[in-house]
Amino acid sequence: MIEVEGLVKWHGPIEVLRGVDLSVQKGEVAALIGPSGGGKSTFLRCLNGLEVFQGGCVTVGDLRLEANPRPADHAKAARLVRLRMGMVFQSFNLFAHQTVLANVIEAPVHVLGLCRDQAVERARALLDRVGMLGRLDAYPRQLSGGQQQRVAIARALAMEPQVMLFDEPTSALDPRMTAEVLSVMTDLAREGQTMVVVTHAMPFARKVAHVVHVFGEGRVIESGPPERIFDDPVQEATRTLLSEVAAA
Ligand SMILES: Nc1ncnc2c1ncn2[C@@H]1O[C@H](COP(=O)(O)OP(=O)(O)OP(=O)(O)O)[C@@H](O)[C@H]1O
Repeated sequence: MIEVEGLVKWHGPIEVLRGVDLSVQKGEVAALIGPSGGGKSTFLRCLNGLEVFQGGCVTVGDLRLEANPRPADHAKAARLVRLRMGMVFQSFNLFAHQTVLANVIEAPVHVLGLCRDQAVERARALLDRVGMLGRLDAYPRQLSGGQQQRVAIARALAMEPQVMLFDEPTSALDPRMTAEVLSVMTDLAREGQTMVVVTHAMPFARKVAHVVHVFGEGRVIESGPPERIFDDPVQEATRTLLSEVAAA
């Protein structure tokens, strides 16, 4: 479903991604782990065209993002890719001046052209699924971080994406709210949603991911099923990462 070949990304003078190859199959949950600054978030942003890159390519089904695109070509390709990918950020990014319901129906109405009634029906079903049906008229500032993140997940799902990207969705949350959000994500994974998750939540990666990719210094240094990565890592850098996480 997603094929990334030789992805190279520079931020000014820093080569943040140094030739990343990675593929994600339909229905797969891929966890991206690694030390801070290893390039995981940048990688995710290249996948859905939020960042342009200088080498390699990203293929999503029959769509392709190329290196060094002309701005107009990139805008067109990224718009199409983003229709297939929902993204959930660490900082929720809800529209502050809109209610929960308005947040979730915004894109289906204005981007997909759904009529309001259809969009509301879809939004209610999704908000029910994430346990937020009782807060349709609340504004983001009236919600906890965990509640906001669950609304953000419903908002992304409302576009019926083929792939969901999560960029450290629980790192701004306390343990109770983290558990609420991870439970929603676990249900999604069990329902067969294709997901790429940047996370520091190792128990979640171990329990839910099908494949774990370990990032380090702009490369994927090791990939494999969670049991292998967590119990028998091949790379010294992976062992160091896991022992640092365990000690934290
Ligand atoms: N917009 C930007 N401009 C300049 N440098 C950037 C930008 N975004 C990221 N970087 C740099 O790119 C490198 C990789 O950052 P990135 O956020 O992708 O890493 P990460 O693995 O997701 O880290 P973390 O786990 O801390 O979020 C870092 O050195 C960071 O400072």
